[in-house]
Amino acid sequence: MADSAQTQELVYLVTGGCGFLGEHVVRMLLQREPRLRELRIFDLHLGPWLEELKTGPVQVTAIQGDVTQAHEVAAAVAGAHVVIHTAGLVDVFGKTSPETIHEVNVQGTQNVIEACVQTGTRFLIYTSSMEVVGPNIKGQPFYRGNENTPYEAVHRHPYPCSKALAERLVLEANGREVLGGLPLVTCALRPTGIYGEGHQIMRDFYHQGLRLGGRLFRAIPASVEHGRVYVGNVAWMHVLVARELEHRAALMGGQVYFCYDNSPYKSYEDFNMEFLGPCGLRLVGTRPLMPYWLLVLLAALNTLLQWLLRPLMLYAPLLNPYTLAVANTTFTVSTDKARRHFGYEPLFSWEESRTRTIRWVQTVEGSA
Ligand SMILES: NC(=O)C1=CN([C@@H]2O[C@H](COP(=O)(O)OP(=O)(O)OC[C@H]3O[C@@H](n4cnc5c(N)ncnc54)[C@H](O)[C@@H]3O)[C@@H](O)[C@H]2O)C=CC1
Ligand SMILES: C[C@H](CCCC(C)(C)O)[C@H]1CC[C@H]2[C@@H]3[C@H](O)CC4=CC(=O)CC[C@]4(C)[C@H]3CC[C@]12C
Repeated sequence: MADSAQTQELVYLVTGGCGFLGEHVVRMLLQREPRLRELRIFDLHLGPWLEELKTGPVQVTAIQGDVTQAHEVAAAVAGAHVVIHTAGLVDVFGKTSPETIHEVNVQGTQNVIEACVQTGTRFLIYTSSMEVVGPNIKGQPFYRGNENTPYEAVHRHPYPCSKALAERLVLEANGREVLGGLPLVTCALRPTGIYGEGHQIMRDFYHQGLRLGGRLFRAIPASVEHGRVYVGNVAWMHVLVARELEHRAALMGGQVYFCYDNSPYKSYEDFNMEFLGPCGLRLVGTRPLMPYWLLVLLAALNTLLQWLLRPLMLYAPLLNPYTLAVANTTFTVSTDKARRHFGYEPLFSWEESRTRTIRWVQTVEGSA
């Protein structure tokens, strides 16, 4: 990468570049990586917004492709200096089969690694997830933990299983020889629950609240804290890692970093109200309105209904045993590893992240 850096001729590839996080990474790269010559955006579904990016000084190449197809991935990776692999199937609601989740998240990641090795790309950043650590199936809390905090990471659900396997593949690939004889340098970023402009679940909660006459009903105790991070800061961390990976390969190669910022520790529902409140919604109840056992029962019932209705329709509500367990288990991180290793500081303050997200929810309202 050294030659290219001197002539400001870097080629980046972002897989999943049209997703919620991917779009922010793409826009952040265009704003904050002056050495960029070409930005390739690889996604199963290309967004119309890509067109507006094509008029700028950086060559923006949109590639419609599937990470499960090794030849498509190799063609997109060839000649890239850095790959940011955010593409993935984020499904904790049972919309897709476990096999498909594995194929996209694990086999897709293996294809990206092999493409780097075969074509000589040296720097690979993988978007992992806090779910690789937990919450685990025992519902044990992870309170203000960091990358070294001991925790029994035991998963059964296809999504965290796939992210954990893929992350391991990426970390184990660090140091592999790529075409040309140099070593591959990899690292993995583990965001907690991401929020911000484009967040589908926030949109769902907002619409649910509107349907219920401007109210949402508390289901989870306010004392259960959930780690959240603003999408702009997650994107910024990806951009910084990509920039620093070459110069700090010995320190950063093969490492994992939680993605964090100054967003407050709150329950999932109270945190969402930071945005939905100013948009006119109210969270009813200082304590959960339903006993927990009833929620467990409803979640189990939803699983049964999903299975029974599968031949007729897709029934995939927000509440299922897995989402209930995640929402009901404290999982918060407190770490400075990213600051120590590559100088990360959040680009957006909590106030700015909040304002931007509220403004976005208001536009969702306008279009609803
Ligand atoms: N949303 C969240 O709270 C968190 C997300 N993550 C991770 O961040 C990454 C991005 O997630 P989001 O932006 O939230 O999801 P998203 O669903 O908005 O974006 C994923 C993108 O990957 C693309 N994609 C899916 N299958 C593909 C395939 N076979 N080939 C090519 N592209 C494909 C989709 O079209 C989509 O544009 C994922 O890897 C996810 O596991 C990690 C932690 C939290
Ligand atoms: C949908 C859940 C909230 C509904 C709970 C109910 C029905 C009782 O009101 C969400 C609670 C926590 C979310 C997950 C968490 O933020 C961590 C994640 C990380 C990822 O990598 C992917 C997404 C997710 C699993 C996220 C999904 C929605 C929740 C389970």
